[in-house]
Amino acid sequence: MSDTTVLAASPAAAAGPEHVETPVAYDGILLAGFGGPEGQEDVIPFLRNVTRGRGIPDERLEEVAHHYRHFGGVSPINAQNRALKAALEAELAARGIDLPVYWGNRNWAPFLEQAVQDAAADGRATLLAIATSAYSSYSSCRQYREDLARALDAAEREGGFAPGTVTIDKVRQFFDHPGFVHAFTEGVTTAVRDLIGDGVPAGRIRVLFSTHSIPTSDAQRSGPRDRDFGAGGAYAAQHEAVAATVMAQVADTIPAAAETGWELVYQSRSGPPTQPWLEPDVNDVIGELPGRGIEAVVIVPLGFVSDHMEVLWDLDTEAMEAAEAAGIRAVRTPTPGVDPAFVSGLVDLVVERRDGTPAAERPHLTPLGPWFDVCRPACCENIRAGFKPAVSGVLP
Ligand SMILES: CC1=C(CCC(=O)O)c2cc3nc(cc4[nH]c(cc5[nH]c(cc1n2)c(C)c5CCC(=O)O)c(CCC(=O)O)c4C)C(CCC(=O)O)=C3C
Ligand SMILES: [Fe+2]
Repeated sequence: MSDTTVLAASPAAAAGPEHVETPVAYDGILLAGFGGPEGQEDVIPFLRNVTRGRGIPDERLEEVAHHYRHFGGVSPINAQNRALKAALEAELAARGIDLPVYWGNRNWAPFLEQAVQDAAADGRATLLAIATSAYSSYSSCRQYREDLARALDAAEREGGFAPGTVTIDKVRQFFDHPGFVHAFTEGVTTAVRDLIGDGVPAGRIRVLFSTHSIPTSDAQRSGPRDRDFGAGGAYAAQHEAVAATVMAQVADTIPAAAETGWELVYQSRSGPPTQPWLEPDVNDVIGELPGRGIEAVVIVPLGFVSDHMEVLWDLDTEAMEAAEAAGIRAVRTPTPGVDPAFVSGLVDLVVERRDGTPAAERPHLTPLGPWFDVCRPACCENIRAGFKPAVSGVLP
């Protein structure tokens, strides 16, 4: 399948360089998750899928398997996506919107391939995808679009659907949508209020907004190529902008929080030590906080949609241990999960895309938004992975 056929199959294929696409009568929603193992025997096959195409030996995969092994080989992520699917269905029904939700994952069962085939078999062929990933980068945007293209290709080959009969678009990156940001602001507000109530001065609290580290080469290529977002690309710029918004909202409710300092930190680094990834690491920063006079740290999982393994292990286990070793109090705030504001925000994103709502009317909390409906040429490209077909993009 060539890139041209995939893109031509999309209702958005005629897109110009505008932010907003023309209305499309979608007949189904495709919830695209990361996927996670559901038992010890799933762990290595799951990790082979995550690292597919990179030829990493099983012995090396076993080294990164330890946090899954620790939790019985089960990631909570699939249960969280089942709950999100049910919450979306309830919200759609409450609003009288007749769109079934199909759920599939990039890396583990139920797979996106099956979800696309199920939708097509039900006669739902004009699909709008929602990925459980809010920001721009190869791993958080383009890789979902590539895996959706692969699923579409499989549906055509295995399900016998003629090319072009099934199409997939994707809602815009929602990092600064109020529905996504809501749970973070609530969490930081509660944490800061409680700490101040316990006698910790606002100026001795530090808020660490944590997100997944990525190779700096991916970060520099995140977002559209023709705009300059600074050293960390659109990925870092989006996180910085959302974090600043959250802190401003917190200070609106708790004026003393204007004295509370914050910064963006990174977690879950992998890859060879020779390859530069975004820094600083959350645990390194926590270790330095006592020396800066900090008594309590608020850890905000800003890069994540639910309390999956990257949150349970890297933050609730490792970062909490780092805080204990540093002798400071630590609170980890909630992810959006099935927060009603998040769920209704996702439905709002579906409706605005279906209706072609003008950009000026689209909710967004940072000057970077509202993000593009359709990715620009070369958006979030990955020079390590090379070129792969992707849905919901425009050709150069
Ligand atoms: C930006 C980003 C997000 C956020 C966006 C989003 O949410 O999609 C994210 C989410 C997640 N990452 C996850 C798990 C893993 N990520 C890995 C590896 C990698 N992630 C990367 C980036 C990201 N990852 C990168 C650049 C790599 C290096 C390998 C490569 O170059 O591609 C590996 C391989 C082992 C290792 O290398 O550590 C695993 C097992 C899980 C599932 C958790 C669960 O099971 O509950 C989730 C939600
Ligand atoms: Fe990851």
